[in-house]
Amino acid sequence: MKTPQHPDLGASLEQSRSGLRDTHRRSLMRALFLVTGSALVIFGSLQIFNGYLWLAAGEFVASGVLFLGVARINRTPHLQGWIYGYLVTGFSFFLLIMLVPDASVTAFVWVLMMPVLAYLLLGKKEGFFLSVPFMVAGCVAFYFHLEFIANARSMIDLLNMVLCAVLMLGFIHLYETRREEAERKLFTLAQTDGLTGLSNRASFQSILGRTLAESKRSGSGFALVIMDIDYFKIVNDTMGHDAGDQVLRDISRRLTERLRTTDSVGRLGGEEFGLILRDVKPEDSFELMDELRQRIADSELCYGEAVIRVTASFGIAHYPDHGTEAETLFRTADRCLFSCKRAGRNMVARAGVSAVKGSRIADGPV
Ligand SMILES: Nc1nc2c(ncn2[C@@H]2O[C@H](COP(=O)(O)OP(=O)(O)OP(=O)(O)O)[C@@H](O)[C@H]2O)c(=O)[nH]1
Repeated sequence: MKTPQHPDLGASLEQSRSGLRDTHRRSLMRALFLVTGSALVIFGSLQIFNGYLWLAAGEFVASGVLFLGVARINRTPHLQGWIYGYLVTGFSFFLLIMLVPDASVTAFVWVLMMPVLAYLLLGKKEGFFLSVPFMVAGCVAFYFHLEFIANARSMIDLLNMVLCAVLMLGFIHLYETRREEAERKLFTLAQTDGLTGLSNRASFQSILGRTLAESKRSGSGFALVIMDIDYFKIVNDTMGHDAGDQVLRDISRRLTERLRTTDSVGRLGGEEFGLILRDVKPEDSFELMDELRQRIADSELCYGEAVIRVTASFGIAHYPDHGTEAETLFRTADRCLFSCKRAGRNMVARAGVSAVKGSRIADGPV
């Protein structure tokens, strides 16, 4: 069975794998630029009093760049570049202040902040590979700061530092792993119809939006089909809701079985389904849907002792022949479907062509 892809889900998961979403990463970067830029002005001024003029100059220059970042980060197309630039420079700077001969012991707390920032801004994989080397370097710098391990006290200090760093990395790694899993589940739930496993209406509409944009760029056509099971209410009323649900699942399976992996299927609601057939000629889509109609009409679903048979009607609209916007295509396909229902059901109708039921021809919409 070929299951049509859900590009929406894929795009969202890509985002969820790189830490926070783009909008949140931009907000976080802006806040970080503001806080670190302001802090560097204060630190730079204090370094002048300490006599480290070169360090003060570096801090003032860095704060200038950070304030520039505040103004640009919301619009830049190079967000990842800014993030790497900020983290690599920031982490290198932390290392530098740890290596200053009479560095304050508080400078080393930044080692613990490294995985938090890297994981939030880059996600699990890139965050791990960026933060670990800097954390190791920070711990080594701390070892030298303690002037090697001269006594039990410095051994305790070093162990405290290493243990905290390892635990911090472990916790944030675990947290990010769980967050990614939870977000993946949430996306699947938000985009999938729970009964059939197909894309739900909202997800189908966004797939249609993307298909339209792609087709406008490439000049290729596609077909939008709306399919509705005939007299479905009777199945529910005579066999029960559970039997109705089974019919819906069975029809969904038949739809996805017959279509190509590049095509998309969604449940639009109730007993109505939407199909997007990519790179297909109008006459081919008509034939394909008529074959599908026949398959459904010929199939039998065993429900306990009973055998359920249903038929379905199909309305087809083509891009660009019958519309270049989603709304127009939906409306046209819907009108075709309605003409099938009016003409007796178990039919396929394409805009401008008659509805067909086996050998019987009924009037289709224009
Ligand atoms: N079992 C089940 N039934 C559903 C579900 N969603 C909607 N329905 C039922 O689908 C039926 C749709 O009935 P109608 O809109 O009258 O359509 P129909 O009986 O198929 O008639 P036509 O479309 O005109 O051929 C209603 O009985 C709904 O309760 C569902 O998820 N499961």
